[in-house]
Amino acid sequence: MFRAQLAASRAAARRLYSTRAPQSLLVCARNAARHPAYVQQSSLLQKFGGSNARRGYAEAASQKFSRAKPHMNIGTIGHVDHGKTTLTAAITKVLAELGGAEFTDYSEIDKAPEERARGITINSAHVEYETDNRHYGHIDCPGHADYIKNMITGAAQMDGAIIVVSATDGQMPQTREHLLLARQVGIKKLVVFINKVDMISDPEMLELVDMEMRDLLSTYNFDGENTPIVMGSALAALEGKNPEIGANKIVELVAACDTWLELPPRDLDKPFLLPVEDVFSISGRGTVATGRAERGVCHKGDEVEIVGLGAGKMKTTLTGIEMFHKELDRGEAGDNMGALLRGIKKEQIRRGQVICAPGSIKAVKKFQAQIYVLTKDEGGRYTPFMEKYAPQIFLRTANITASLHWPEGTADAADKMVMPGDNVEMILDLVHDVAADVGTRFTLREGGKTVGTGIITKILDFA
Ligand SMILES: Nc1nc2c(ncn2[C@@H]2O[C@H](COP(=O)(O)OP(=O)(O)OP(=O)(O)O)[C@@H](O)[C@H]2O)c(=O)[nH]1
Ligand SMILES: [Mg+2]
Repeated sequence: MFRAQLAASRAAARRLYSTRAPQSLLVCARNAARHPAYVQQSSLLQKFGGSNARRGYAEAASQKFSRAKPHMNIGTIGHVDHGKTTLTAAITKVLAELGGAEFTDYSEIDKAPEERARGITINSAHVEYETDNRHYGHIDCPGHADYIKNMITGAAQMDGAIIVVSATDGQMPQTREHLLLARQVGIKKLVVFINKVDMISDPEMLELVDMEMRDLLSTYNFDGENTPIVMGSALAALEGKNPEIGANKIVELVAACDTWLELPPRDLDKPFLLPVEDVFSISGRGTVATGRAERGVCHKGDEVEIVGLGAGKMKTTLTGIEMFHKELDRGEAGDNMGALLRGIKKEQIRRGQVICAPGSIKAVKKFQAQIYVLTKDEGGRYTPFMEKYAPQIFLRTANITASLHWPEGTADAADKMVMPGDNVEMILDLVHDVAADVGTRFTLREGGKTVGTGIITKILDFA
C-alpha cells in the first residue's frame, strides 16, 4: 500500500511540476512520498517533542512565565511498582504549588492514552512542568513493554531520565534492563530517585542501595560516581506528608535534573543533513534533490557531500535552495526543500542517499542494533524468525535488504529464535551501504508490513 501511495504522490508531484515554470526547484513530492517513518516521526514530534511542545508551552507560559526557557524531554524509568507514576504525580503536585506545573493526579497518569508509533501501540502519559531554568516534557509508561517500545522507537524521545528504585527492593531486573536501554538509545545522564524511604528504618540499608546503584550505573557506562541520587518518598510528597522525605526531596530531585541532565543540542546546531526523497532534472538548471532537512542549516554556495548507496563521498556544491517555489539563501532543519546540485547528473543521485555537511556522516554496511519485534496484534509477524532472516530495512528514505545475525559469542546462535514481542540486540548485514550513525532509528519490513523497529547501537563496518 505504501508503494502505491508513493507512486501516486510522485506522479502528482511530477504533474504539478510540469505545470510550473521549469526554473522552479520543487518540493512537491514531499508529503505522501515521505518515508512512513517520517510521517510518523513528524507527527510524533509535533505531539511530544520539538516545536509543538514548545508552542504549547509558550501558550501556557504567556499566561504565567517567561517564554525563554529551553525545553527538555525526560521520563521516569525503573522496575515495576517502584513508584514511577507516583513520583510523576508528586513532581507535578509539588511544582504546581511553586507555580511551575498543573497538578496531574496518579489516576490521570496511569490511564495513559494509547499512542501509535509505526504500527506499535505504546501507552504513555505525558505531563509538563517547569523550573526556573527549564521547561520539561515528562513521559511515564504504565508497563515494562511500553518502556521498551518507547525507548527503541523514540516515540517520545527522552533526553534524560529519572530512574526510580525502591529502597525496599533495591535494583531489580527491569532497573537493569531500563538502564541498558537508556544507554543504547543514547541517554547520556540519569538522576536516581531512591523511593519508599518511609518504609526503611535502617539507614545502612539506604546506603547499600545507594552504593549498588552507583555500581550499576558504572556497569552501564554512566557516571556512577557523580550521578545525583536523591532519597525520598514519592507517596509522602503526593499526599503532602512529611516534607523532609516528601516535598523537599522532590524539589531536590528537580534541582538535580536541572543541573545534572544536559540539554540536547538543538537540531539547528547539528551538521546539515537532507535525506533524499526524490530527484528531478530541470532543464537549463541541473539536478534537484528534494526532501525534508533533518538537522542543521545549509546556505546557497555550501559544499556538501552525497553519502550512501554506493555514492562514495561525492562532493558537490549547493547552487540553489528552494521552498514553495521561492528561492532562498538558507534552509534549515524541518524545511521541505529542493536542493540544486552543481555538476551532478540525475543518475548520480537517488532516493535513500543523504546530502550532508562534508564528513558529518559515513556510509555503513554492517551494524549492531537494538530491535523490538512487533507482535501479531501490532501488525507484525505471526511466527518467530531465526538468524539469517532478511527483511527490508527502512532507514530515513532508504530501503535496503539486510540479513540478521546474532552477535559473536551468542550461545546456540543457529537455533535461537526471535519471537514476536521480543527485544533483542542483533547484527544487521546490509546489501547496500547507507548513511547512518549510532542512534539512527530504522524499521524492519517484510511483505509490505512493519515487523520491527530498531536503533543502531554500534557500527561494525563502513562502506
Ligand atoms: N510506602 C510507599 N509506597 C509508595 C511510595 N511511592 C509509591 N508507593 C506505592 O507503590 C505502589 C506502586 O507505585 P506506582 O507509582 O504505581 O509504581 P510504578 O513504578 O508506576 O508501577 P508500574 O507502572 O506498574 O511499573 C503504589 O501502591 C504506591 O502507592 C512511597 O514513597 N512509599
Ligand atoms: Mg506506573
